[in-house]
This record gives sequence, C-alpha cells and structure tokens, in this order.
Amino acid sequence: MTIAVPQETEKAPPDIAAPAPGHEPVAGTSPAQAQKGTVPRIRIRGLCKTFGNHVVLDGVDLDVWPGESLVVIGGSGTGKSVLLRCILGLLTPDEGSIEIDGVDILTAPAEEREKCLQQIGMLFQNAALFDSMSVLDNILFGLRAKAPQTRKLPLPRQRQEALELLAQVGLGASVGELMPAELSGGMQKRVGLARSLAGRPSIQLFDEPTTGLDPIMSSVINRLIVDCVKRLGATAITITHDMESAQVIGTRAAMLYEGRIIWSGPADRLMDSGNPVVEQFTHGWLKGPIKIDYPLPLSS
Ligand SMILES: Nc1ncnc2c1ncn2[C@@H]1O[C@H](COP(=O)(O)OP(=O)(O)OP(=O)(O)O)[C@@H](O)[C@H]1O
Repeated sequence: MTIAVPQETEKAPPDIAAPAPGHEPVAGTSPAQAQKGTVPRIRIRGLCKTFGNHVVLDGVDLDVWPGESLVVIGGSGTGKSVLLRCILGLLTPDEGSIEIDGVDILTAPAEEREKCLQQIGMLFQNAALFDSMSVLDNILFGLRAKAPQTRKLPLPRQRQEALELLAQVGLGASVGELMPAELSGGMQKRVGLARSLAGRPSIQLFDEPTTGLDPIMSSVINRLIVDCVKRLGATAITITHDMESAQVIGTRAAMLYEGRIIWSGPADRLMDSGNPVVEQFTHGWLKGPIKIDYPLPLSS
C-alpha cells in the first residue's frame, strides 16, 4: 500500500492551551495527558526496524498512559506485531527508544531491563501454547517465568495458583488436564489469556485476540480482556483487525501506516475519525487514499 497523506495529530480539545516545550503532541500521544506532565507507562520515540531492505517501522512515536487501553490498527504486514515484539524485547529495533516507566529498555542495564519486562504479560496471536504440555503445565510455565517466587512453593500450591488463573478466564480444573490440540480456538485463546495473567502484569499486550473466533466467542474474549485489565489495574495495548472489538476493548486507538503512527484518537471515533486513511481502513472501502496492491475488477 502507498500513500502521500500528511501525518495527522490528534486535535487537542479547544479548552487546552498549547503544550509546554518538549511535550508537543505527536500522532501517537494524547495531548491532554502530555500536558499534565504524567509519565507514560510506555513511551516510544523514533522506532525503526528494517528486515533486509524491507523497512517495517520507520519512526514510530507512541505514548501509552497509565490505565489506558490502547488499540493499534493497521493493514496486514504493516508491522503491528513487530512493534509489540520490540516492546517485549523479542526484537531489537535499529533506531529509537522504548521507555517503560521512564526506563529505556534498549539502553538500560540488563537487570533494570529485566525488571521492566517482567511487568509485561502477552497474549500471542495464536495463543502460542506449547503443544507437548498440558494446559496446566502451560500455565505453570508462565507462572514460573513471570512470578519466579512461585518456584519455591510446593507443587500442589503452584498447581492451585495455575488453576486460579484458569478460573479467571472461566475455565474449570478439568481443562487443565487437556492438551492444547484438544481445545477449540476460543479455549486456546482463553488459556493463552490465563497464562498472560501470570505474575499479575501491570502492562498487558494482546496480539489479535479475537482473530479466527466466531462473533460470540469474540465477545467472550473481549469481555474477559476488559475484566482482566480492569481487575489488574493494568495498562494495555491490543492489536486487532476487529473494529467492534477495538471499540469494546480500547479507550484510545492508533493507526500504524507506512511505518508510523499516523493518527490516534478515542476508540469510539474509529469509524468517523475524520482521517481519510483511517476511515478507508475501518470501513474497508476499496477506494480512497490507501492504494490497493491486489489487482481487482474495479470497473463496477
Ligand atoms: N523476524 C522477521 N524477519 C523478517 N521479516 C519479518 C520478521 N518479522 C516480521 N517480518 C516482516 O515484517 C512485516 C510486518 O510483520 P508483522 O507481523 O508485524 O505485521 P502485522 O501488521 O502484525 O500483520 P498482520 O496484521 O497480518 O498480523 C511483514 O512483512 C513480515 O514479513
């Protein structure tokens, strides 16, 4: 997809004065909070990531504020998962900074970086369960990794904690004995969600949590995500192609396009953002500023 549309910045409400120097809003920031001088939980500046000669992220600026549930949208292959993997420390960006609570995880000493990353829970796109482990062992793995003190507990206590995580996503103890292959897609997502809650993370990342699910199971997962984030008082980033899900889960939305955040605003404005790129994307229009790469008989 190619386009030449100027970057748009979320407009500050008219009653908000010009931000202080150094706090100028960019497309992925929220001017009201930037002005108050609050430290974002996650602050990303100038993030670039290239694979070979394929530029994926090309200067991403994004702030995620305490308690916010940010939804990131964007076309397939635009780099949304790459962005989350950079935040998780699974990919190393070529340029830029990623601060978590003010600590740049790309330059911080290993111990400080680990401390930041320990606070993050992740639900991967395909739930990423270990096929050869039972559901309960998958969750125990997450617990031991994210809450190392769990390892010192007697095994029955560890199992009890894993079962409590399963219960938080509405699954009973009998599910713990099953293997991932025996679960439906929706149950796999729920187990992945339970595992992501291990260690009570204060930052939650969700990569396409409802993809491949029927509308009812999507609603169940949306509801569980909202409840879990609320219960933990967490800050969340969710990647989704599901506009209904985006508006249920998100308090704010941001659009990634051509390697940058080109718009951010309230999630309930996704369908009428006033940005032609965002509106073409959210409505699925074939005509608009986003050029469609796939040859289509567009004569009708
Ligand atoms: N480890 C990697 N090595 C090489 N290329 C990669 C790697 N990871 C991602 N990419 C490429 O980066 C681009 C962005 O991938 P990414 O998975 O972030 O897209 P996405 O926006 O999440 O897409 P989708 O919505 O379809 O899941 C893709 O072209 C992908 O092939």
